[in-house]
Amino acid sequence: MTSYIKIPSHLTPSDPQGSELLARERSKATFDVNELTLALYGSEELSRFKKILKILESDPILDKSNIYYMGRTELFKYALRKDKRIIQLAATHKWNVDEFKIASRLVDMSGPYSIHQSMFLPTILGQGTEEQKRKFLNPAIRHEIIGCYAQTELGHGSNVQGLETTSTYIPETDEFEIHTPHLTAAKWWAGGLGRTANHSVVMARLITNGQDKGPHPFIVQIRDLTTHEPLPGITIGDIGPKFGFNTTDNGFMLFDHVRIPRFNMLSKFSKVTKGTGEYKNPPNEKLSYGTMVFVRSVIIFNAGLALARAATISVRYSAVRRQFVDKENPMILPNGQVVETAVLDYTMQQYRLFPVIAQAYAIYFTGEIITNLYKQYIDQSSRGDFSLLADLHASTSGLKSLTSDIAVDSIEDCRRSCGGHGYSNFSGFTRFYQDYLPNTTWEGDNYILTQQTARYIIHSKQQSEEFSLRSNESPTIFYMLRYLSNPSQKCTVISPSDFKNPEVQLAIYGYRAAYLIARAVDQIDNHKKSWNSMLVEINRISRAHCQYILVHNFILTLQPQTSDSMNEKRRILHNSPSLKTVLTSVCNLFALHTMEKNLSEFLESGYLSPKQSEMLRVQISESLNEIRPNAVALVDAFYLPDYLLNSALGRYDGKVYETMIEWASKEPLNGITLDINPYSEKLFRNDVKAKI
Ligand SMILES: CC/C=C\C/C=C\C/C=C\C/C=C\C/C=C\C/C=C\C=C\C(=O)SCCNC(=O)CCNC(=O)[C@H](O)C(C)(C)COP(=O)(O)OP(=O)(O)OC[C@H]1O[C@@H](n2cnc3c(N)ncnc32)[C@H](O)[C@@H]1OP(=O)(O)O
Ligand SMILES: Cc1cc2nc3c(=O)[nH]c(=O)nc-3n(C[C@H](O)[C@H](O)[C@H](O)COP(=O)(O)OP(=O)(O)OC[C@H]3O[C@@H](n4cnc5c(N)ncnc54)[C@H](O)[C@@H]3O)c2cc1C
Repeated sequence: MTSYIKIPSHLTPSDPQGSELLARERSKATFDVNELTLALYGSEELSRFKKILKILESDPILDKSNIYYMGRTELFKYALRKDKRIIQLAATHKWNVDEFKIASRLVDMSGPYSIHQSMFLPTILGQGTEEQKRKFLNPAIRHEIIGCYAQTELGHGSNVQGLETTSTYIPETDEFEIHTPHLTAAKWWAGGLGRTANHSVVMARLITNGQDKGPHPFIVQIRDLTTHEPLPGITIGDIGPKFGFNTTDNGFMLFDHVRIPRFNMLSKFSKVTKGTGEYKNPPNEKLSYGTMVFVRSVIIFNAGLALARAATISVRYSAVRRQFVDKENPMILPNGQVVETAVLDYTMQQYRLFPVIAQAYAIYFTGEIITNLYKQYIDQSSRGDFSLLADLHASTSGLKSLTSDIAVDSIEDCRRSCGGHGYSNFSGFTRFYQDYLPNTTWEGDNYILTQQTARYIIHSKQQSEEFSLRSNESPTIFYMLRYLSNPSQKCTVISPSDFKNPEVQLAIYGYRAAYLIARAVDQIDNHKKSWNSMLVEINRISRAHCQYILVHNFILTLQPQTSDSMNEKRRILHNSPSLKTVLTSVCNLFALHTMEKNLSEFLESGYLSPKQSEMLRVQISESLNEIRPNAVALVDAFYLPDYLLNSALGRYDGKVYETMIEWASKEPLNGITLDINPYSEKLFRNDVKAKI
């Protein structure tokens, strides 16, 4: 890339250099970073990751050095080019789905084909018959057709039952007629629809024999495969600039009585019979919402990765960044020189950043567990057993909401922890934050989703006689029985270190959740409170329940398991006392810091006393001290390469200042000759200064 300013090459940052500071941090670690990386990824995934990274880093089309200077149209073209390139590389190197996902994650830019891969393919896979898969899935996998997922409309997104687009069965021709009856029925937001897709999953109300059967998925070809023009009766466009996610062409679409064959209704679960139009009910009414359950489970896992990324940038930068000399405890170099203190040594910075490391690990482990639960559900449902669906829907809804909220808040906290440089695009936070942000809205607004979780739990409590039976089918709510059966118990903590006991932590979280649930049920059942009047409480219930799950899963991950049930990753962890020790500190910090952030609810439940809450704060400070020597190593273990981070602040080698000035010298604004005479008619001369 072109530099427009020549930077004097003899200047280096004042000592100590960033690389030296990070090396000192790394030498303090009490555990083997490579071992922890292996325990997170497993050897097979790690070696695939390294192999793919090497290919991407050296590919000129996937070079990221210019992207901070691009505007929307240029960025979109770049995104299309890189999407095409990944597909070509996948073919050349014969990548499977997992390898393709690794490459997409590393290239890290939503693009015109993103929703094809994340929603169009999974919808056909999950909702199509074998015949439909042959017709649509195979060409879609080969990218001969490109699809999008058009569910949301201008007037409705959350209320799926309120969608207005219709798909009416016409027995005479054995077709469906897709139609937009009102402006509010215009499809809106679908990623890839604006300029790219030639097919779409369209969620439309199925009308047959005059009866409205509610929203169902249909495959509709929307553009000509040769001219790429919208097909007759279909109006399509890009919805315009957005807060972020501008590398994807989110679109709108209107249908004017568009006919499609009956075959195009995705019919794995419900069908319309040829000629008679008879409707065959699905085994569970919500199976057509299956793609949302899948994507929510992915969002949970991705929240852990987003937190790991934010923590990596801010922790590394805070180890390099120095401000003021801490007079009581100065930073002294091996040569005896007193230097300014690394901002990572300020306890306030630790209190802001170390919990983010802990959140990343906590959510990563729950992400893995939810991914496995989803696989288990898919396995059971292929044999006609849908018993896990209600629990899976409840837990993915609440966890998607909680984890993406945590990630959004923490990314911004991490950005601010980088001071002024955090505001520069070179921090690596700007597009990352903007593109992450819609995770709190898409696939279900985070506040609305908590109602799904709370409703499931409240129903379970209301049916408490059969609750113990149902809890067998509901692996995520069995804990409540224990606390509901003994509501007057008190927390046993008598000294700060008692808070490190996992049993104590689970009891505190369990009582608080059970208390909130019991109180809400009392309000609804005995005081006839309306659902709407209870929405704030309902949100609290879902969060309390999901925080319990996160703590529970982290503790479970660290507990010894029978070797049969242990996979390679867990075996590495359990065979290494140093890994277990450091992750136990991380787990404690997650449990205790989350408790402190929600202290009023724990106190209100009566289970925790004000005296104990003081001890809690003492123990949190102790946990921060435990983590301090390992902070950089804990983020290094996430193994997020510079190629992904694209951050001057979070570089592995600590060369923050050298990179900041080098990247600034490439700002094209520095290459424009300006006429700053206010009386001159000429504003800019387009000639560019001599290139260096
Ligand atoms: C082959 C693969 C190759 C590569 C893969 C590559 C990448 C990986 C994949 C993913 C990447 C990850 C992230 C990014 C990807 C995509 C994001 C980008 C774009 C975003 C797209 C979108 O946003 S699409 C639109 C999404 N829209 C929504 O989420 C709408 C939200 N609203 C709803 O879901 C529902 O309407 C509601 C849940 C809010 C309310 O439901 P409703 O039916 O209207 O009414 P209720 O009366 O409340 O519910 C009735 C009962 O049904 C139960 N229920 C509801 N929903 C479900 C469900 N989904 N599953 C099961 N059960 C459900 C509900 O609990 C009620 O049950 P009762 O027992 O109480 O009756
Ligand atoms: C970047 C991006 C990409 C997207 N991609 C796609 C895509 O590819 N395909 C697609 O189909 N959709 C897509 N969407 C749409 C997305 O799924 C919806 O915007 C989302 O589900 C929220 O629905 P809504 O916009 O109708 O919000 P609304 O429901 O209108 O929410 C507005 C406010 O009302 C509140 N609210 C609404 N109902 C209730 C209630 N019952 N109780 C309490 N509060 C309530 C909400 O909490 C929120 O604060 C995308 C959205 C974005 C931002």
